[in-house]
Amino acid sequence: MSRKQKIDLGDSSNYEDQGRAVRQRLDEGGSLNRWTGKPYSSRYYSILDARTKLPVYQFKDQVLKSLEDNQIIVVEGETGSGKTTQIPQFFLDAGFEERGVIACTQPRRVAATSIAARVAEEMDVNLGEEVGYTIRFEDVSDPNKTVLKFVTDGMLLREAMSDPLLLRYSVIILDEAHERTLATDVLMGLLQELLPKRTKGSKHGELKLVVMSATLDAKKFRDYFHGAPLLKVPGRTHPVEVFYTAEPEPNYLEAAVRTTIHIHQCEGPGDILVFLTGEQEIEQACEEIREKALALGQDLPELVVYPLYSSLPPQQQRQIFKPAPGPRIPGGPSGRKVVVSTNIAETSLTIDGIVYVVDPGFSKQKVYNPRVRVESLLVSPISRASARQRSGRAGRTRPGK
Ligand SMILES: Nc1ncnc2c1ncn2[C@@H]1O[C@H](COP(=O)(O)OP(=O)(O)OP(=O)(O)O)[C@@H](O)[C@H]1O
Repeated sequence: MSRKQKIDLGDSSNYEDQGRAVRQRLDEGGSLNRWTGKPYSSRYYSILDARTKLPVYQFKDQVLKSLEDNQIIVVEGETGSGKTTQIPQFFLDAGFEERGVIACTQPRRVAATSIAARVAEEMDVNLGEEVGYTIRFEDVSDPNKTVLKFVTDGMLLREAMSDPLLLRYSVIILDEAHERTLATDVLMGLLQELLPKRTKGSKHGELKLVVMSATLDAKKFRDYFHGAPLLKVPGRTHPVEVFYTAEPEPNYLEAAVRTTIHIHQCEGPGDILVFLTGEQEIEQACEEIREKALALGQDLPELVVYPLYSSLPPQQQRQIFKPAPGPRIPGGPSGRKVVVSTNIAETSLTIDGIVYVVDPGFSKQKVYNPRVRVESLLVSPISRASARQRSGRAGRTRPGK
């Protein structure tokens, strides 16, 4: 199959059948990867099976038809529905890359890099070739080869300053728009002005825009873009049970550490993600969890603890994706990984193996005090939408709590 050849998925609305049909056709064609021309790996097929079961897969035709008919669409997808990893690939299946690069923005660096790595794996290509990412100080893409690029919203904004018509691109996907980061909001304003200059039949070709958001805010974006069609993608893949403390905890840091240790002692296998508000708190919690786990002795499986906050260097941030340690003795229970993070792990991230999420319900938020005209970061209770996003970090690759 040539690199540019499209895979025709036919009209069937049953995408599990379609997944099978795609594989069958690929097998008939000698199982050659559309991008590399090499045979697909067995890993590719096992991921393809999981991908076709994601809720968003049933909306593939609808998303493509809608984008073909409109310049702008808004997609409202529940957490874990598969919108970030799958929708950009739908556009590749439909051949949009022939008109220009497809860019998908992410508010956070760690999300841009990890999603690019995942999508490269799903497409069975090397990261930095057909699929790449650009974050501040790090560009892992090839100007001659990359067809799908994950970028932080800030980097795309910078690019828009030197190339105001974003001529390299055929589709811009603004993901996690509900987070309302400054860069995404400014990009939305820029794109609203830019899109009339890049319509169908215009000198530079059409630029399409897809705004993707979690539930709640999607209607606002539709109104902002003058009634662009809104597509709703329901459902997450696996169930997540939610438990609450009987009473509010006077010290949430101490309670989060205690709960983590309790899970380690009493619950079945699976990694733990704990949300706290900032670097100092996170380092303190990591230290306390390590000490307490050590004091429990060698009878329990090994516990490794990783911090995650935005000022950590990217290399250290990526440690959270390392698998949990193996058993202490051959045949014994596997070790467990704990990630203690700020809200940078709240959206977009899939950390394979996370089964338990501990959420005290606080984050640092920018608050403007008009009396003294100063903006400061204050520890404040999170919104219900954030709590939903946090619980959605479990239940992504298996049921969660
Ligand atoms: N690195 C990964 N390892 C294993 N599975 C993954 C990985 N990345 C994604 N997945 C699978 O794909 C599913 C969809 O991920 P995706 O990031 O596309 O969801 P989403 O709809 O954008 O959710 P959110 O808005 O919460 O980020 C996950 O729930 C998980 O099952």
